[in-house]
Amino acid sequence: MTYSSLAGSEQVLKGINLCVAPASIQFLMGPSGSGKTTLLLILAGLLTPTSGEVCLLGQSLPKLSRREREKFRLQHIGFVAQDFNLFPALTVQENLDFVMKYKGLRGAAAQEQAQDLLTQVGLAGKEPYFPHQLSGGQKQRVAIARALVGSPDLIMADEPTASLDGDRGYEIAALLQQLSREKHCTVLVVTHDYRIQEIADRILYLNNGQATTEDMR
Ligand SMILES: Nc1ncnc2c1ncn2[C@@H]1O[C@H](COP(=O)(O)OP(=O)(O)OP(=O)(O)O)[C@@H](O)[C@H]1O
Repeated sequence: MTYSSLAGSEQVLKGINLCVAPASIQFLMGPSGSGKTTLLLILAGLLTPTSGEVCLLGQSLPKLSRREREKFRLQHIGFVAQDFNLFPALTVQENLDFVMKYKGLRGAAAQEQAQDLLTQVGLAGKEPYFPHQLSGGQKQRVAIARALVGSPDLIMADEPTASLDGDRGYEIAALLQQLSREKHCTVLVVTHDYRIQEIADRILYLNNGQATTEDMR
């Protein structure tokens, strides 16, 4: 992948070959500027690589139109961000409802799914709370529940523990691992956080645009 701008061009990823096993946890690690976010954006279909193939769940992403890619993303991928990305003016319940509606899920079944997800992330009873009334770890749990709406096949988590202290970070990582196993969902984690390494099945290290992988199991 090469970025071109007025300042010149920069080859950020060189000959990366990444194959992620279904229902596994894959970490993307590497120093700042090594291309982790670029790789995640490519895998999410948000950025088209200047060369190479991107195949996700059997679908070649560059072959889809922009609209088809958006639909594919909505159907198959859930996102978890470092800073939680919750809507501050909406309650926990409404944060989930919003995504439910966006994904076309309505009615009693949607309500039941929201309730189940909040229970699974340990937040039953927090439905009427606003994000500012929750701890960092609880906010990240809401973000994880929201990412799981509609049972996506893949969760992409960008530095999910970076805003949390050691114990809270580890709890969030353990929750991702537990949910990945229960729901047979693949989890892709961009992280600098070596404290949570033990949940990874495989780690791809990026350095100067090149990758090495380590199997952890
Ligand atoms: N839109 C863009 N246009 C031009 N260059 C870019 C663009 N986005 C990223 N880059 C460059 O690509 C390189 C990799 O950036 P990227 O954000 O993928 O790294 P990263 O590993 O995620 O870094 P960090 O850990 O600091 O978030 C950097 O040198 C950056 O300047």
